[in-house]
Amino acid sequence: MLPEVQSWFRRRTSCAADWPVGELAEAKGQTSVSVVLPARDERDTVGHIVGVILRELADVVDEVVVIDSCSTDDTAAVAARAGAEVHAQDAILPELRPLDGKGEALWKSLAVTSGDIVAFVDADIRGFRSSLVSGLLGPLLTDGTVAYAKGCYDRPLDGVSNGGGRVTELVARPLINLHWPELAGFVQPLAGEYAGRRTALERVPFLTRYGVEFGLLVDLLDLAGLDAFAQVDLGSREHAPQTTEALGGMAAQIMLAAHSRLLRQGKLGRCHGLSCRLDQFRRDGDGHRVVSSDVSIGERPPMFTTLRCGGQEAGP
Ligand SMILES: O=c1ccn([C@@H]2O[C@H](COP(=O)(O)OP(=O)(O)O[C@H]3O[C@H](CO)[C@@H](O)[C@H](O)[C@H]3O)[C@@H](O)[C@H]2O)c(=O)[nH]1
Ligand SMILES: O=C(O)[C@H](O)COP(=O)(O)O
Repeated sequence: MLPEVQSWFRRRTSCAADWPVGELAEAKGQTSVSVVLPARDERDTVGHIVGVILRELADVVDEVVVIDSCSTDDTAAVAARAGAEVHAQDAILPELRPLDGKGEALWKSLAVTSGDIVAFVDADIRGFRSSLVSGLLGPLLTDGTVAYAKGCYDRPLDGVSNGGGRVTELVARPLINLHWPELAGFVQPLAGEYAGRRTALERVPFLTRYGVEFGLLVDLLDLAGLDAFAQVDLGSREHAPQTTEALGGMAAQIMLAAHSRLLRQGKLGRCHGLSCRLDQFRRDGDGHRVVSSDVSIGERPPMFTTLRCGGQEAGP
């Protein structure tokens, strides 16, 4: 990990317990807070999540908004009954041609919310607790230099304590380490739980569908620099997992997101500057241990050139 990332990680990582709701309510002052849940077919979980936020975070959260992302079930009705303000994704900014997916839901939420701080939370979380939101608000409400706070957590999957995050581990983290080593300190770069200042969120593009989190990290880094990021350990999080086949589509969207940013930043086609270290994280007590490995690869020429040279290295 780059020394400046190590330093950022130590300084800017906190945990949800560091931010008691009472202290946040005092720190909040005139700052308003919106919580947004993008939801497609989440009738089983969305009502509970909305209810917990409204009941337990009334002193810090000013509005809870669900963006119904073209659900085919009664997600919208369940969310409204639980007390959320509900907007149909395609009904927001109707003069624009509708685009698909989660990133579109999040982008459009900025047009129907008013909070100075906007917190995004997935609507499929099982065993939801309000600290998943209050933790994210901590760094933003108490430190004016923080523009964006990203959650991290353990990801149990099918009884395996940290078996989740398949796209994160197999696609997003290696891409980030290769091309944006400044972002390698994010334990869960694709986490759907994060909060940002409106002043920053309204100044970056949002990729549609599942590329949105990847794009936000890269673009906010450009906009505000690493020190404007914070990371909050939210404990553990379980969601309704998708099939490996469906995750293939998500992985492809993350790759497209990375490709578009490499192109924009003029990094495509350049091997120079690629980082060949992969930083992964293991839970270690209350924190995380970085496990760093060398992922560099070499290249041998076609064998016939070697045999023709009698086993000598072929010339350039
Ligand atoms: O078209 C869509 C698809 C999903 N969602 C909602 O977005 C949230 C996350 O979607 P999900 O399919 O559960 O994503 P995950 O498999 O959990 O993917 C992880 O990785 C994604 C890619 O970075 C992130 O967007 C997710 O937040 C993160 O949890 C849920 O509330 C969904 O209902 C929408 O609003 N619209
Ligand atoms: O973030 C991810 O990698 C995807 O959401 C997949 O997560 P899962 O492997 O825990 O289902």
